Amino acid sequence: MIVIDRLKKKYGSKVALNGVSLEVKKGEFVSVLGPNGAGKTTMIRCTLALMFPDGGSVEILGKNPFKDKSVFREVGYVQELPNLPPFLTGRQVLRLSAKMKGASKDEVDELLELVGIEEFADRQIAKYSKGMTQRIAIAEALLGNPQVLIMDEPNIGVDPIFSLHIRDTFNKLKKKGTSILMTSHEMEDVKKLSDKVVLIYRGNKVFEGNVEELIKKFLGIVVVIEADQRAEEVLKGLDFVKKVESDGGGKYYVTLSEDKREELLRELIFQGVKVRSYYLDVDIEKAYERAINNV
Ligand SMILES: Nc1ncnc2c1ncn2[C@@H]1O[C@H](COP(=O)(O)OP(=O)(O)OP(=O)(O)O)[C@@H](O)[C@H]1O
Repeated sequence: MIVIDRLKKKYGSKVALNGVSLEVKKGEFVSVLGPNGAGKTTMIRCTLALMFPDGGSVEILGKNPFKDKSVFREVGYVQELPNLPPFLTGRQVLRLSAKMKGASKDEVDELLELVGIEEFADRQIAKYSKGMTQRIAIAEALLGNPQVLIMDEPNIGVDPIFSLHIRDTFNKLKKKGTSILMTSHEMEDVKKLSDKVVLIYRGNKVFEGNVEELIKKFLGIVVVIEADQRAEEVLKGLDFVKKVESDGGGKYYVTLSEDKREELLRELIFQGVKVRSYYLDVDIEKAYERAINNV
């Protein structure tokens, strides 16, 4: 659906992208992470043919977007800090866009409802909050039911309730086969939505894999166990346990040298330890921070 192949871009002598490749398949949600200035927006702009790369190629739905603009009928785009006409209302912005995309007025109303903005639909964009503007930008991108959705930090300024609600929408779109590429600094969204995460650092791709792989690679396999205090002694006696940290209140953070989660639980139960809870630590924020500090 989207194939980005060895994309390169320089601004003067500053290398913004140094041969980044990635692929988004049908129905896949791919998140691009990286610190400020990593090259994420540059990659998105080159992908959407808004800017010529210095090298590499892009394909969307099998077409070259630089040569075949018809492909954009099937692409919804949420740009970073959307720049919507301030004197139009949210509804007018969507109706105008609907006309250009051949979408109906009914679809506009449905999307206004979907992004929860009907109440403010007839207010001028200039009087919208950041989050409201972002909601209209997302609705606009969804007009015409695109097969491909590309979003550059769509979650800036949106409140947690809307985040939850829109995550649900993205999951439904994925099931319908929409391919979604998103850049974001919102790790909770990344964790809940992504089939694949691509980490860019100083113009280079430094990681590609799913969230669990990201966590395993940069955080290790950490199991959080709530159990009685005999657990500590049992844990420390196991050769595949690398480190045991206790919070002093019956909670243990156990780093494993290999994925032997089942053996660990079996051993604790076999030794008569009362285990109250047992789960994998999936702290994506911590994993991301370690990843950035390690490259
Ligand atoms: N128009 C431009 N002219 C010169 N340099 C630019 C231009 N746009 C971006 N850059 C530089 O290119 C690099 C990549 O910028 P880019 O905006 O792609 O990063 P980003 O990962 O999207 O960052 P952020 O998370 O802050 O949005 C940065 O060093 C930035 O300063």
